[in-house]
Formats: sequence, C-alpha cells, structure tokens
Amino acid sequence: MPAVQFQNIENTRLPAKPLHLAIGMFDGMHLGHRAVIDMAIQSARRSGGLAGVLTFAPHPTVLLRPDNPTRLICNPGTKARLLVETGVDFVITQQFTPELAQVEAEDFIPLLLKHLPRLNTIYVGENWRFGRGRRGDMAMLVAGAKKHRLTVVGVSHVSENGKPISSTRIRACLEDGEIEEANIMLGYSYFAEGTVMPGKALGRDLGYPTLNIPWEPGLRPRLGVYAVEVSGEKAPGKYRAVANYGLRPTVENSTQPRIEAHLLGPCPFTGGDQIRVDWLRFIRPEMKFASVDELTAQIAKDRAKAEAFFDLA
Ligand SMILES: Cc1cc2nc3c(=O)[nH]c(=O)nc-3n(C[C@H](O)[C@H](O)[C@H](O)COP(=O)(O)O)c2cc1C
Ligand SMILES: Nc1ncnc2c1ncn2[C@@H]1O[C@H](COP(=O)(O)OP(=O)(O)O)[C@@H](O)[C@H]1O
Repeated sequence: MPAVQFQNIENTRLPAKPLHLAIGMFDGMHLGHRAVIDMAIQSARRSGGLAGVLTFAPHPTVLLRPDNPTRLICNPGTKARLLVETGVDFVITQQFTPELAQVEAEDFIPLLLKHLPRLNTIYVGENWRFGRGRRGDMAMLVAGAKKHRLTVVGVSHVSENGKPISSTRIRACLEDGEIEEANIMLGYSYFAEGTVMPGKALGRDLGYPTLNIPWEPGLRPRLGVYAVEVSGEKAPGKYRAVANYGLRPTVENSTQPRIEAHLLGPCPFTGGDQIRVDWLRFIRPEMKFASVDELTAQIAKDRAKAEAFFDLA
C-alpha cells in the first residue's frame, strides 16, 4: 500500500492504531534521515501500529530569515516521493505558518496529540530542535512526552568519514562539486528530473547532441561538467553520459541553469521525454571559451574523461 499523504495535521485521518511518527525537515533524505524513519517503520511493524512522517513546508527559515532562507537540496515534490518510497504508511506535510512558528516548545506535544490522539512514539534525530526560537531540545521532548505517556526515540547520528551526516554538509559538498561524497551521505545518487526541451540545435552541429533539461533547485550544485547516468520510462536501464550543468557562457550566457547530457552511446530519448539524470563525478568547472572550436575541443576531452570514469575508454 503506498503511503497516504495529508496536508496539515488537522486534516489527518488515520485508522485507530498506535502511531509511530518520525518528525523533521528531512531535506535531502540522507542516511541519517533514513535511520530515523526506518526506526519508526520497524517499531510500527513489530507492534501492529502505523508508521508515518511529519514534515514541514516551507522550510522555517523562509519565514524566520526571509533574506537568506536555507537553500534546499530537494524540491517539495522530490522529497514527498522519496518519503513515500521509504515504505511509511502516511506522510503529513505541515504548512509552516507564522502561527506555528509561535508555538512554544511546551505546547508542541499537546498540539500533536490534539490532532493525532493515537500518537504512541516520536522518532527524531538526537539534535532535533523545535518550538518558538528552537527552544525545545531532546530533554524537553522527553519530559513533555512522559507527561502524556508517549515514548521518544532520539536516533543517534549516522557518521561518514568520522563526522555526523547532515543536510548542511551535503549542501557544502554539492556546492563544491564533491558529488561522490554527497552521494555517500545521501545513500543514493544526487539526481535531477525534467522534460527534455529543445535547445538551439547547436549540439548536433558541434558533433555532441545533448538532452537538455532545466534544473534550478534551491541549492544549486557547482556549475560544471559531470559524468552522469540518464534514465527514463521510455527505455529501460541507465545510459552513461557526460553532462554540462551551467549557463553556457560561451554561446549564450543564460541566467537559467540547465543540464545538457551527451550520451556516450546510442540515445533512446528525445524532446518531450521525461528523464532523470544521476550525478556521479565532477569533471571540471564550466568555462567561457574564446571560440566554439575551443569549446568543442574541450568537450572531446570531457567525453574521454567520462569514458575513463565508466571504464569504457
Ligand atoms: C560535455 C559538455 C561540456 C560543456 N562545457 C561548456 C563550457 O565549459 N562552457 C560553455 O559555455 N558551454 C559548455 N557546454 C554547453 C555548450 O555550449 C552547449 O551544449 C552547446 O552550445 C549546444 O547547445 P544546444 O543544446 O542549445 O544546441 C558544454 C556542453 C557539453 C555537452
Ligand atoms: N548521444 C546522444 N546524446 C544525447 N542526445 C542524442 C544523442 N544522439 C542523438 N541524440 C538526439 O539529439 C537530440 C539533441 O540534439 P541537439 O543538436 O543537441 O539539439 P537540441 O539541443 O537543439 O535539441 C536529442 O533530443 C536526442 O534525441
């Protein structure tokens, strides 16, 4: 059964079973997030309860720090899908309103219980903060839960390279082009999705036809050339490719970043197809070339690097 999705806790209608609820922003859905959610799923399965996620949109910083909100790894649609794919029974997306931002930490559990009376256990990462001014911490959550006979499970950090995995660390990696380290922490390959759009048909003339998709996530990964894999419903499997993610300063200097993927072998996709691009390795930063000939010569080298990465050379 795919997860049932609800907008806001007051609209949540669930069967009368004990609820095991993982709470958080879960931006990126990295290995640490998955550990929290998996804990909720396992407990619910063991005890005949229901496992779910409570997450928030927009990110609280959109309201609290509008001049510099947190730039998100996942757009809301992608996050919702990744959440559903974890195997939870339900996902609640709670609108983060000015009123919610004013709720005191002490009032948070009573608010949950008002709308989720069968709440049994709350699962959070051990450093999770909540309530007005982020005053609520693990100790307050445990104290509040005790009063209402709830259980709180604080899931300890999952580490990579001796340091806790966090969305902040993954953002820094993506901005620096450290895609392999980002992918290790995510537990899957960073990916982009979109509908193939027509370009200026220059790619074919250059000898490097490309599948182009616009890609403008909150958190913009480093502009440059990457080894990627392209997939889509139209054709099974993954297609190795070399892609530029950028603004194309040599030919147009756009303000809208785009992924242009040149497949290393035959290409089953065309304009209008829905594709997914998995990012695997950063090859070089995007550059402005003095001529299209220089760009073309560089693309030949990029292609060779991608082939070497895939061990095809
Ligand atoms: C592997 C690869 C690397 C690229 N690197 C750059 C680059 O460094 N600078 C740049 O301005 N454009 C770069 N491009 C983008 C080309 O300018 C663009 O693909 C070409 O002009 C075709 O455009 P079209 O798809 O609109 O026809 C790159 C494209 C590919 C496929
Ligand atoms: N190896 C390949 N990689 C990407 N696209 C390819 C490849 N071979 C053929 N194509 C086709 O070429 C088209 C892109 O050609 P291109 O000249 O870049 O034009 P445009 O970017 O204007 O669509 C793609 O839609 C795809 O169907």
